[in-house]
Amino acid sequence: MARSILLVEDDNAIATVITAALEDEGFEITHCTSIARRDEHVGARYFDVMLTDVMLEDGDGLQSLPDVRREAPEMPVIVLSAQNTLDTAVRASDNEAFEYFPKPFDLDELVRAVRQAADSRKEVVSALSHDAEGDGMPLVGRSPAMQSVYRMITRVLRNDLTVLVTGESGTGKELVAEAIHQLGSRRTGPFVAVNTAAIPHDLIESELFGHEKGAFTGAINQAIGKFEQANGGTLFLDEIGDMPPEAQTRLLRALQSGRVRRVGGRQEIAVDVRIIAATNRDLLPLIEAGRFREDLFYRLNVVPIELPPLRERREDIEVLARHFLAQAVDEGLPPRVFTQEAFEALSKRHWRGNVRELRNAIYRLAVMSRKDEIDNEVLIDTLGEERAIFTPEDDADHPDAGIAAALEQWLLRQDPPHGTVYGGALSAFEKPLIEYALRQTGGNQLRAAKLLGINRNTLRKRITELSIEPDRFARPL
Ligand SMILES: Nc1ncnc2c1ncn2[C@@H]1O[C@H](COP(=O)(O)OP(=O)(O)OP(=O)(O)O)[C@@H](O)[C@H]1O
Repeated sequence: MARSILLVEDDNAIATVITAALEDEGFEITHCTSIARRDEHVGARYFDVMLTDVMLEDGDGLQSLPDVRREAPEMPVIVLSAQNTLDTAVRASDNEAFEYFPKPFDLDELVRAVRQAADSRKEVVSALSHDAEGDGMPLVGRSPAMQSVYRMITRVLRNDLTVLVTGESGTGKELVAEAIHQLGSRRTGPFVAVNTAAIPHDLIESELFGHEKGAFTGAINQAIGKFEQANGGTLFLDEIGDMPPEAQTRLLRALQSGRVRRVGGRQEIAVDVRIIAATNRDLLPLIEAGRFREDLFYRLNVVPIELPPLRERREDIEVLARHFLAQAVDEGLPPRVFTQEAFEALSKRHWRGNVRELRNAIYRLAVMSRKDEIDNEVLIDTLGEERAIFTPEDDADHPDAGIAAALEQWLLRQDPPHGTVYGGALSAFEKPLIEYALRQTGGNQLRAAKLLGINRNTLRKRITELSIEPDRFARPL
């Protein structure tokens, strides 16, 4: 298919020359002479590249470029101008013009730039929205909901704006962060991910900002924090809603100043890091309850990207399933095909664990099926009937609703083998409980045992069995 160019130029002689040269190269040209017509065209259809003059019959083509950006954020724009001032060039680059050509320009050079711009656009768009047959790029799905996500992603590729990705667990928040990093201007730098929920609260600051030797018990050596590790690249802060208050304050300071101070250190170190934060919790109630700083929220929520749950984009389920089947083959599992009926059954399931649960299910089917063809019967044999367990949606007022929801997430993620569910689940809940008690008591086992109401020896035994390190909970000096 010919690639399409929108040419906005009110000098008809120049327009004729450019049109002829680009048509020779196989491009399809739409020509208009005003901002008003330009906006109609951009609103109505897709163009690979736009070429625009600055002084147009109804105004300044650059000044109104943000409107074009809103409509077609990823479309490269090449600016042609007779006003060869620094100001025009700077304004062109402020508007993220792909290239700027002062008139008179070399026609061959212009054609080369258009070709390059069209190629770059194709790369980004297809990289983001390829389907199961595509190769290598992470995000799969063509539902309108995912298209909006892709559009948001393309808006942040050429800048360092802070992004806040929200969505239920397993919807692909980390994958979005990786895609922004890989496709954006920081791709040659490091991508460092930190899961705030997985780090004991009193270690978060040292994990993020590093510490100096002797800053607290256990700080045997100096350590570099994730901020410094991500220098020149992207820092992905997952589960930001779980961050304790002191770490929030420190994070806010780092974001405001672009500098970090290691725990126990005096020196401020400049860091050049793009922040992408994510949360599967609604931060607004946490802000209202005083558990999340409002000013930090606004700092992080510069560009919000919301990932819809899988059940709200069911049309993506089949293409995702095909993608995971192909991925499973790449990883050495036997090739399988689904009957259409099985795809339909998959599409009707609830997928509370979102894409992660779907992925696990497809892998399980690929491994467990005795036949190459997966039909409805294999599906139910392997995945069971729709799992119906208590969820907060069923009874949000129940005092244990949160625990049931956490248990469900644990079951979906771990998918524990038959016969190990009881022991596995109890351990999974017992460990954070004991860690909570140790944290409360600064690592004092006697007091922790009293708080829990269990025997001190039982606590000691469980600490060993669950591989808990009580020293980690000793209070900083
Ligand atoms: N659109 C997608 N296309 C392909 N794979 C996806 C997509 N979304 C998610 N996945 C896959 O699903 C799994 C879960 O995704 P990811 O870890 O990014 O979710 P998350 O929202 O960050 O989850 P959590 O909140 O639990 O950390 C990963 O294996 C990821 O590769």
